[in-house]
Formats: sequence, C-alpha cells, structure tokens
Amino acid sequence: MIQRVAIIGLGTMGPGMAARLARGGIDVVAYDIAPAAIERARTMLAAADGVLDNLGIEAKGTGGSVRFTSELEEAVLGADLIIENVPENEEIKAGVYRKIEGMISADTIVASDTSGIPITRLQAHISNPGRMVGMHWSNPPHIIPMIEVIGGEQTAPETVATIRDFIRSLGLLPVLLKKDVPGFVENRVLYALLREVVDLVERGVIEPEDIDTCVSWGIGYKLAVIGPMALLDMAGMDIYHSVSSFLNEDLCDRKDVAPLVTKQMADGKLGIKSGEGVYSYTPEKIAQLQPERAKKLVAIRRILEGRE
Ligand SMILES: NC(=O)C1=CN([C@@H]2O[C@H](COP(=O)(O)OP(=O)(O)OC[C@H]3O[C@@H](n4cnc5c(N)ncnc54)[C@H](O)[C@@H]3O)[C@@H](O)[C@H]2O)C=CC1
Ligand SMILES: Cc1ncc(C(=O)O)c(C(=O)O)c1O
Repeated sequence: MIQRVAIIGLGTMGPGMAARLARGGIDVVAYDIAPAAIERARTMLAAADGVLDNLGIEAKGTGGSVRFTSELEEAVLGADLIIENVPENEEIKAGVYRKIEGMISADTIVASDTSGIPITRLQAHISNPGRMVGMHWSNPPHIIPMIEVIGGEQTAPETVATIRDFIRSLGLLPVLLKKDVPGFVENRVLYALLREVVDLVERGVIEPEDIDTCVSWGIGYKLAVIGPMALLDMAGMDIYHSVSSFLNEDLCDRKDVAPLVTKQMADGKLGIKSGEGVYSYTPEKIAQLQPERAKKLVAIRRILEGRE
C-alpha cells in the first residue's frame, strides 16, 4: 500500500501534485534543490488547496499532509513511492536516480513525471529497473484528473498495476499505455496539434488570437465531451476518408523545431514565466489569469462529471 510519497522537484508541477495527493490521504514529503523553489511551492500549494476546495474534493480519511524539506535523504527515507519531477533533461533526471539509489530500499517505486522521455531510457540509470514507471500528470496537476501510466521494457507488471490502482484509489483516471513510445500518447496528440498551429501562424494563414478562438470554441470544446475516436464515428468514416485523402499530404510534417519557436527562445520570450511569449503578460495580468483559468476549468470539470 502506498501511504508516503516523496516528490522531488517543486516547479510548475510539484506543488499541485502534492496538494492533490494530500487530499487523497497521502503523506507527502516535498523536496527541491533550490530553496527559492521551496518557498514558491508553499504559496502554490495553498492556491492549489483552494482550487481543490472549489472542486469539492474532500480529504480522504483523516486527511494527508505535506511537509517541505531541503534534504533529499529526509524526503525519500521511508517513502513507498518517489515521484521525480525535475526538468525534462535525461542527465538531470539520471543524476537524481543515482543520488537516491543508496537512500531507498530496492522495492521502493520510482515514478517519473517526464513529459515523454521513454521510460526504457530512464530506467537504464537505476538499479532494479523493474520498479521504475512513468506517471505522467497533466498541467495543472491538481485539476486535470487523467494520468498516463507507462511501463518501460524492464518495468515489472506489478509496478504498473500498483501505480494504476494507486491513481484509482485517489479518485483519478489512470490511462495505461501498452507501449513505451516517445511523448507517450497525450503529448504525441498535443504536439501534432501544436506543430500544425505554429505552422499556420508562421505561414500567415491566421493570427494567434484567431486560432485560439478556432481551436478552443471548435474542436477543444467538443473534444472535452466527445473523444477523438468517438468523433470519427460522429463525423462518419466516409467523411474522414474523403478529407484525409487530400488533406493529410498538406499537413505540416516538419521534423525540426519551427523557426517561430526557435526565435522566441533566442529572444528570451518563454511565455508567462518571462512576461512575454506569443502574448504579453504584466504581473497584474498573470495574477488575474491564473485564478480565472482555474475557476473555468473547475466549472467545466464539475459539469463533465455531472455534478452541476
Ligand atoms: N510544465 C508542464 O506543463 C508539465 C511538465 N511535466 C514534466 O514534469 C517535469 C517537471 O516539469 P516542471 O515542473 O514544468 O519543471 P520546472 O522547471 O518548473 O521545475 C523543476 C524543478 O526541479 C528543481 N530541480 C532541478 N534539479 C533538481 C535536482 N537535481 N533535485 C531536485 N530538484 C531539482 C528545480 O529547482 C525546479 O524547481 C518535467 O519532466 C516535465 O517535462 C509533465 C507534465 C506537464
Ligand atoms: C506544451 C506542453 N508540453 C508538455 C505538457 C505535458 O503534459 O508534459 C503539457 C501539459 O499541459 O501538461 C503542455 O502544455
């Protein structure tokens, strides 16, 4: 049984995960290498807790807890599950696995929240690779209920089953992958869409604001209710066959990163985190945007779950 979880890395994803796990009755110990990240995480945890209240997710049993620490060993000691949540860089992740190796027992499950580095590659950096599994949350992790579960070539089937059951026990939705493909499934689908929208903007077909309206109020809104495979049935296989027979060859299939994105990176325009990306963000706008988005996601989720 998983009762104690260590989260390593408290950037964008860690605090929301900690809040959701604690709400599920789990005792979380949260660690980051950067003291500033730990301080920021305290505020983010409080905000995520408020959102969970709005979602109506009650604490399970006597409720769990979140404790912060700046000592890695204190975080992982006695943990039943470790969730590695450090930047998307194989070397940084491998460094964490090497460090914790001597601090944990051979059967402690080590999960990675990687966005898409194959688990088969990551588990090459850990002894007893059978205990390593992909546990890919979606951002914001305290609101999005779906979590992908990915076994690598050497992951023991019991490890995958334990994580799937653990996710279910929290009232969340595990989605099991049958193969360990780069990007897993959620990001393969998302990145196919992002490649196309960036290309359309780059080719001058449409303005960013207009493509956001088109996708959010067209396919985005619809897909929240009707999944893509069910949508094929709704549209009709004959329609899909006709359209894809002339459209597929015209869709963007570039293998490199689009110049628009490379230039934004070179100019330091990273999005909300740097104040400018596709759009511009003042601190006031950011302070308004985040709770506003959380409120809308909560309202939509409650409706989709049939609770409103
Ligand atoms: N940002 C997103 O939308 C999503 C990200 N992910 C994945 O989750 C992981 C974390 O992503 P973010 O939270 O966005 O990253 P982030 O860059 O916001 O945060 C990473 C945190 O890890 C800390 N860190 C760096 N090296 C460390 C080490 N050796 N030990 C402990 N802490 C260390 C940093 O100080 C930072 O606070 C990545 O693998 C990412 O691909 C998964 C789902 C969504
Ligand atoms: C742009 C982007 N990239 C990766 C992820 C992820 O799931 O890892 C997300 C996300 O929203 O979760 C994302 O938006």
